[in-house]
Amino acid sequence: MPLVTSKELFSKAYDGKFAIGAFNVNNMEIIQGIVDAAKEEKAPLILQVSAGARKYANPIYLKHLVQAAIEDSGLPIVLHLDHGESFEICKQCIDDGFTSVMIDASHHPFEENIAITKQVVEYAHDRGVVVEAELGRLAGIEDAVNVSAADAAFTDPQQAAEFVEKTGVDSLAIAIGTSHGAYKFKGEPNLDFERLQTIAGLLPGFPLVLHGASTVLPEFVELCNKYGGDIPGAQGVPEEMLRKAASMGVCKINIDTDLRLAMTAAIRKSLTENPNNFDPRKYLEGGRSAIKEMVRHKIANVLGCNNFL
Ligand SMILES: O=C(CO)COP(=O)(O)O
Ligand SMILES: O=C[C@H](O)COP(=O)(O)O
Ligand SMILES: [Zn+2]
Ligand SMILES: [Zn+2]
Repeated sequence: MPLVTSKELFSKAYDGKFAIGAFNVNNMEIIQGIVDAAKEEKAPLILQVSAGARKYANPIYLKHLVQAAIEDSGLPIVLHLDHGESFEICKQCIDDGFTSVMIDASHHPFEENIAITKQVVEYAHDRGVVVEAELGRLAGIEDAVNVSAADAAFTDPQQAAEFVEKTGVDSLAIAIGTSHGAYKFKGEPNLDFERLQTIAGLLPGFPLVLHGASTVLPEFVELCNKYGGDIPGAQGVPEEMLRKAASMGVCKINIDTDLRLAMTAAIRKSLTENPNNFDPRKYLEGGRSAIKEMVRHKIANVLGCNNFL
């Protein structure tokens, strides 16, 4: 099974009212935990690489780790660039064998976002690669961009329809109240489902993408805090809201923070409980297993892309 694009996956997800999980990858244990989970749940995967991940792990290592995951698992896997900030980085990834890229020009004015996205779409489509773009701004921290709550702006539905038509993009990330990181809501969690419904209504059959969609699972926050961590007040998107979004045209759900929390909680616990251990394999193994169980739960109970193959 080679790398695949998300075209067919999204069309099945759209019709079946479920979502494909897009998980951020940064090292071998994270990739293995996610892929082992998908293998057991018979689920397709989008493995996505941010600029930060490329800087941390070296792009060539990540690419070959994902190739190894495909060879080992036989799963349909999309290798996706997350939040590509320029045509140049998208081009680099396309030339390097990625099957999907995100151009995130959402911080530019509307017409400029269209022009940059269009340029990426033309280059990508000529090479059989699909493109995700973003319209509207999420609050929170993305790579080099820290968007304050005041600068965040929800996606305008009419603009979304115009954007898709003018760019020919394959999927679109929208802002309806989610944000990156572990602190998504101050009070009660709340997403603008009315806006989502309007956008989906104007773009029938078109796959939408939800960024900042981690649930910030309380069990992991509690474990982190119990074993020496200090992350009070963390809160994510409730699972019920993700299920609802998946039934309304959201075909790709992005998860990074939940991976980070699961791994950190397990490692903190292992190091605290085994003060004599200095073999990294012992605590990394715990981190990998925690990721695997968390991702299995997401796939089977939240995203609904299990038993897909
Ligand atoms: O959107 C994301 C990656 O692009 C990740 O979102 P979270 O921070 O909610 O996991
Ligand atoms: O969108 C943000 C992702 O969680 C990636 O985060 P990162 O830039 O720290 O790798
Ligand atoms: Zn963005
Ligand atoms: Zn994102």
